[in-house]
Amino acid sequence: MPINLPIRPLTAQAFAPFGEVIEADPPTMRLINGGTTERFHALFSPEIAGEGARVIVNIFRGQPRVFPYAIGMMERHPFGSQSFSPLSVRPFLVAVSPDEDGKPGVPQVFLAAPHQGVNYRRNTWHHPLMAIGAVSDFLVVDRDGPGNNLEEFFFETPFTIREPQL
Ligand SMILES: NC(=O)N[C@@H](O)C(=O)O
Ligand code: NI
Repeated sequence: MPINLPIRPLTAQAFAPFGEVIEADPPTMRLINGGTTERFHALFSPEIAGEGARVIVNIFRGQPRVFPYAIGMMERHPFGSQSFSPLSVRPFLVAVSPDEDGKPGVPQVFLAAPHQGVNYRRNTWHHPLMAIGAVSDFLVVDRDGPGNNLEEFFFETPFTIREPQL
C-alpha cells in the first residue's frame, strides 16, 4: 500500500539540509542604484565540478502533475547543484530525500509559494520538477559539462501525494 506523504510549507530552515530557498530574504537585502533597487544578495552559489564544467541558465516549461501523484523515483546530480525559480509566479511542489547509504530516504515534500524558488545542493536527492495547476516556466541554473550528471533511484513501492490545497 503506497504511503501518502504530507506536504509542508517551504521554509529556509526546513529545507536547509537540502539546499537554499530562493526568496527576497530581508537580512540579505542591500540598497543599490541610488536607493531605487533592493538587491537580495548572494542567495546561493551554484556548485559545479569536473574539468570543462560550466554553469548554465535554462528555462524549464513544466506540465502540471496529475493527482494523486506517485513519487516513484528520485534523482541527484553528482557534479553540480540545480536551482528552480518560478517565472510564471505559480506555486510548485518540491520533494527531497536524505541520502541513506547511497539511496534516497523517505521523500520530504514542500509546497513552494509563487515567490519562492529552491536550489538543490550538489548531489541532493530530489524529484524532477513538479509544476501544479497549469503549465509553468522556471529559470533553472545548473551544470553542463562532461560526465554523467544524473543518478536515478526507483523505489520498490512508490509514495503518493495528494493535490495540495492552494
Ligand atoms: N533532467 C533535468 O534536467 N531535470 C531534472 O534534473 C529536474 O530536476 O527536473
Ligand atoms: Ni534535477
